[in-house]
Amino acid sequence: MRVNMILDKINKPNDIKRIDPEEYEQLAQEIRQFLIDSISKTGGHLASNLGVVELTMALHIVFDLPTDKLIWDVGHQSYTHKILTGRKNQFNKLRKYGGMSGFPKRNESNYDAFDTGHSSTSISAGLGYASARNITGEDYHVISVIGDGALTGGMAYEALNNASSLKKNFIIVLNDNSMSISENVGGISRILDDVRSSYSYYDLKEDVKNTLHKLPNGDALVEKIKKTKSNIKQFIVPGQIFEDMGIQYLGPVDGHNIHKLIKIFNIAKRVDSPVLVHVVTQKGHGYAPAEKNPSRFHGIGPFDIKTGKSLSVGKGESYSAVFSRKICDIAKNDRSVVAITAAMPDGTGLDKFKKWFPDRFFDVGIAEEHAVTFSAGLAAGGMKPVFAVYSSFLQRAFDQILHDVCMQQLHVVFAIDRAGLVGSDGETHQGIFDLSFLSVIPNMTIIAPKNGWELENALEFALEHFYGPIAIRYPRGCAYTGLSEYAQPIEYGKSELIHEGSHICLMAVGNMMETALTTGERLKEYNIDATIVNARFVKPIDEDMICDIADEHELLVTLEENVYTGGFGEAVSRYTQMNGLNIRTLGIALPDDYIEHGNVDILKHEAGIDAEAVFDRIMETIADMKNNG
Ligand SMILES: Cc1ncc(C[n+]2csc(CCOP(=O)(O)OP(=O)(O)O)c2C)c(N)n1
Ligand SMILES: CC(=O)[C@@H](O)[C@H](O)COP(=O)(O)O
Ligand SMILES: [Mg+2]
Repeated sequence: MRVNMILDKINKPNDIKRIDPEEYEQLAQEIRQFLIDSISKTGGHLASNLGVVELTMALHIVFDLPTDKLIWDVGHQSYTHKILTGRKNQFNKLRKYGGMSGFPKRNESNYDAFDTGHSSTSISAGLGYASARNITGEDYHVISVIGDGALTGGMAYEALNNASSLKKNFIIVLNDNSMSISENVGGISRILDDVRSSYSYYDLKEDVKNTLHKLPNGDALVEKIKKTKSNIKQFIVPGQIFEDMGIQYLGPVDGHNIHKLIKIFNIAKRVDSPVLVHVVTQKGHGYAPAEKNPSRFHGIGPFDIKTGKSLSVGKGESYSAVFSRKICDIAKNDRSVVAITAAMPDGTGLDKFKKWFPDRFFDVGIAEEHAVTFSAGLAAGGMKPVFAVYSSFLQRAFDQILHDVCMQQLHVVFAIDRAGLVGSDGETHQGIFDLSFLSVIPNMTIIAPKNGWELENALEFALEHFYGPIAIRYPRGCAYTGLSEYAQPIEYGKSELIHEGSHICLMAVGNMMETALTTGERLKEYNIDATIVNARFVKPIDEDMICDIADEHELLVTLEENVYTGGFGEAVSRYTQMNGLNIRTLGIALPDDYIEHGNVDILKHEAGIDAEAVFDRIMETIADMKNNG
């Protein structure tokens, strides 16, 4: 029989304000159980969310949302916030097409003050809100919640530096669980470790003062410390680094003690300047498998609650795993190969490289801009750096790629994972712009392998037979194993003929080769024997091949999982027009838009780039060509 649950009383925003404080702990437990139950079915970001249950409850109790503005960094930890703002019943469709997003979305709820997904933006956005508030004369609080991992990102420091001049209240909550997706890295992380281990918790700061007061001459000692700003201040104020920047520091406080959290947020509210509240939490708190292995439960598919074991069936080796294996193979024989990640060693497959070649592995934190310029420096110093990075996270390093790598024509290899639609993370994470933003940069070369073998060959080509900036882009998920008989080694700028037909040519980029093959089969049913070409190079385009195709065909269809604007199809079409080639082009690509979350097959269909949609568009084009002579 189901007992009455306190969570049943949480149905609309601010219901938590009516809960008896004695029931807070019970409610926290019920929220945790709810998260475990529902994420075990849908998948999602579990460990981070389990860690912030009490923190989120306390923020909702102390602050007046949505008048006060609460901004979540990355936003993957906003599930309790969603529960507390009337979205509990939408968890069955979490990250599904048409369902609730896994990140804060202003168009989903007015309790979501700012859209996030990429890291280290919350302090900038919060400071913007606070500055707008000061100008308009409104009266509300702004609270940015940033994790210790997100605090490794450069933007966070740019924002802190800027925030120090603010004269009014702005609350930064540092949710410190000593983890990024993997273990956190770097100097700031070490400082936080020291704070955590030397100060049991916030009360101790007061305790130290009290203890000093009790000593003979204690009062004088406390006064002296206050006046001299001596190093002993460090002993009393653990967040010295923030205080020195003009940002008040409160903490550290136990992030699983809701009553202490409420107390400290009430103090933070009254501070007349930027204030950082250092909250110590445990990633995965309350669920043993996630506490034990927070990285695995950071983002997870459906799993068995009892054992914590994944319920997803492996369908083959992923592109990330192929990359992982190949870079290690090459690095065994070539000591100049070094690998760089921006806090994604597991997701990119560099975890293996880290184990085998620790001296040549660099996790720079969530710092893609730095990672690119750091790679440029490594290349200038004679190394062969491979920066493995998700497509959407590389967006923020545009100038570093242009100014620091390509302008100097340095030999940096970009291994661009998650290129194309990624699915449930949605619009912030779809890797659908890389072909466009990389194509405009002079000196850049771009390869998109058609299958796992070609990814291996592309990496070998990039590291051993090429000098200069080069990007290899491949999608999330299983590596395609088809077309294994087409294994001509990669030659600079050259595409690969897969099948010679007539009238129509399908020229596909990377994983769109599978779609091209299926479309080709479908066209055969209508007696159309289409030529099929693997583009391989997106930059430079294979001009000779395009001229040959134009001589022999009437329609050239380009296929890519990237927006059309600035992509492969646009480049090919421009080339045919500028050179007066007698061929019509049809660009199959994504629209000039952001693509929401959901199953990739559904998204491809909706965007008009799956085999069915491609076939329809080709038939329409053929009809149009016939009608217009
Ligand atoms: C620009 C960017 N790079 C990488 C990521 C991938 N990413 C998502 S969460 C995360 C770790 C964040 O750690 P932290 O802020 O401490 O939050 P926690 O997961 O520990 O709660 C990373 C690296 C991202 N979202 N954005
Ligand atoms: C929140 C975030 O940015 C990451 O956790 C991301 O969701 C990982 O994506 P993958 O599951 O594709 O590794
Ligand atoms: Mg963390």
